[in-house]
Amino acid sequence: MAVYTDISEDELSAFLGDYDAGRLTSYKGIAEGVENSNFLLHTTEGSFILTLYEKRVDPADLPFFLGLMQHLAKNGLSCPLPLIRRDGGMLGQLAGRPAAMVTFLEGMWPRKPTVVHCRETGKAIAAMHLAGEGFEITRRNALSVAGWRPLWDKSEARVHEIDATLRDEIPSELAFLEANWPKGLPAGVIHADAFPDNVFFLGETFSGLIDFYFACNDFLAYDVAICLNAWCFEKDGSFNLTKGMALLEGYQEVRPLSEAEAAALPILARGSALRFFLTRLYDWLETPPGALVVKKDPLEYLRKLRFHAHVKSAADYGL
Ligand SMILES: Nc1ncnc2c1ncn2[C@@H]1O[C@H](COP(=O)(O)OP(=O)(O)OP(=O)(O)O)[C@@H](O)[C@H]1O
Ligand SMILES: N[C@@H](CCO)C(=O)O
Repeated sequence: MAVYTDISEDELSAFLGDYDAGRLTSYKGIAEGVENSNFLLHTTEGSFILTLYEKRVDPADLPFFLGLMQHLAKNGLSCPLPLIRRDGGMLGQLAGRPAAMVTFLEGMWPRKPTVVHCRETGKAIAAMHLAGEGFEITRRNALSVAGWRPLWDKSEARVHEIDATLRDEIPSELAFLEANWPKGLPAGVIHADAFPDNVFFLGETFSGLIDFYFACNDFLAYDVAICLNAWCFEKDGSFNLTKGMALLEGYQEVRPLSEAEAAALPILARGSALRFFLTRLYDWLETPPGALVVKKDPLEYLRKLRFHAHVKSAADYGL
């Protein structure tokens, strides 16, 4: 579920009064998502998404996230556009939480990603990288290589609940990645969480990117590596080379990778697999039994990590 904070019709109507977005006709909570409370609103002017930012989002980051969506939309990327309030800002308060409204995006995320979805996602991520140029606010990636060891330290004592051999394997992965992490690759604003549930399509036609709440400044090729992990493995754990090829071709149609970026893909993909393993492991161990959120399987990312550790070059991903 992702409605942590309930709102009343009266509160919501008062909140809407701060916008030029019409009068409320109906609203409902959206069950999907785990980070924030989201509501779908219908007003006399159209449909909107209202997000109440919950405790995992640092309010200091909100100008970056909202400003980024505005910058990307202005530069032609299809993504939610934050609505401007009568006071000129994008952020308000509702039920004691920071809150913002964005435009509603038509489409659905693909439950069974196809080769075409992978190609379109490659193109969309490259388009986002280009559209992000010139965005003036920056946000460090707290979940890049320097952030992984502290995350591991929080879970290490209980990792045997999942697999006791990880006590040795993960520290040696961390040491390898810390010693070999690339330097000086082309950098910019990345999405950092472009999983299938954050990429909308109408059929197989890309309709928009959502959920920029992990976006940050980092190597552009790291975003490509995240997508290879999120889009190109099958349920049985095998890497689908045709999907990898399509995703990379789609990306390069819009923004060609440099030789250095291509050479770094295996280590970036390995690091990205460790990143999602570690956040999922933390959530797995910390989420109380009976909580309504669906926990994501850390072992899926452990298998991906092991796959990347044996990759020789980006040709193994279809480049
Ligand atoms: N602009 C939008 N247009 C249409 N639907 C949206 C929009 N923004 C969010 N949604 C819907 O709300 C759901 C949850 O949104 P989102 O993924 O941003 O939630 P979250 O809790 O912040 O994220 P996470 O995926 O990290 O748990 C989406 O799956 C989608 O159905
Ligand atoms: N996409 C992340 C969750 C954070 O949005 C994962 O699958 O682990």
